[in-house]
Amino acid sequence: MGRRLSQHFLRDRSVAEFIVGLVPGGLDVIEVGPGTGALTFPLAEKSKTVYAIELDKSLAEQLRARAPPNVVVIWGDALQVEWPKADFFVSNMPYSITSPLLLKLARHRLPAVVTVQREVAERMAAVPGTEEYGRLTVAIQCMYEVEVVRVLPPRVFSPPPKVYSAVVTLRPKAPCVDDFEAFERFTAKLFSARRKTLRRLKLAQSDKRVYQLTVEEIVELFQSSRSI
Ligand SMILES: C[S@@+](CC[C@H](N)C(=O)[O-])C[C@H]1O[C@@H](n2cnc3c(N)ncnc32)[C@H](O)[C@@H]1O
Repeated sequence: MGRRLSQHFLRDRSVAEFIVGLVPGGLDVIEVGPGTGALTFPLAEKSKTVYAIELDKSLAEQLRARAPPNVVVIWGDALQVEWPKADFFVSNMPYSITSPLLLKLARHRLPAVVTVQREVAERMAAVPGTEEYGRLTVAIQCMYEVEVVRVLPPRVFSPPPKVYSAVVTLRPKAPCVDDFEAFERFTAKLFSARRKTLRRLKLAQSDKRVYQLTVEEIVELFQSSRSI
């Protein structure tokens, strides 16, 4: 159960304060996976409303009983439930669902502060031509300016996860395409052949390989694939 739900609770108050300090005050905020409320309580103090989406029923009930009135606890799977209208997104993400959760976040294009495995943070911020650069990078960088602001050692969580984590800020920018979902399908297919050249894939007369393409070059390929 603990593994599937990725339950690692923040036990270092100064880290919670650091993360919540990155969230502007007075907003409606979605928090995914509030757990025992390490972020929820300080967030509630500075926010208009916190919509806390928690899958673990008993944690959701305990939080509902203890939280101040501006916290709305939603018991459910953050991938399945419709997100309430909000201005900002915060999550110490359940690591078992990081990628689909980040993709759902990108579709909403909410400004965000997320804690993810360090390796995922590296993929989000990656540059073309590296091992880390891939479908997730392109989806996130299509929508956001990405900044890895702090690396967290396992000991700040209880129980400690096996990996280091990182706090990442996501600032929305003009989307790189109009139809993000079609773009996502295109990049998923493209990166399934990440080491192939464009010539080999019959996409262009170029020996550049998929993982070497910038986001702008991928957008150009996407647009020309749609105009055929
Ligand atoms: C890494 S813990 C973070 C807990 C808390 N925010 C903290 O920092 O101490 C992840 C939380 O997400 C919850 N969770 C796991 N899968 C979820 C899902 N699909 N939807 C919503 N919450 C989920 C877990 O029950 C757990 O409370």
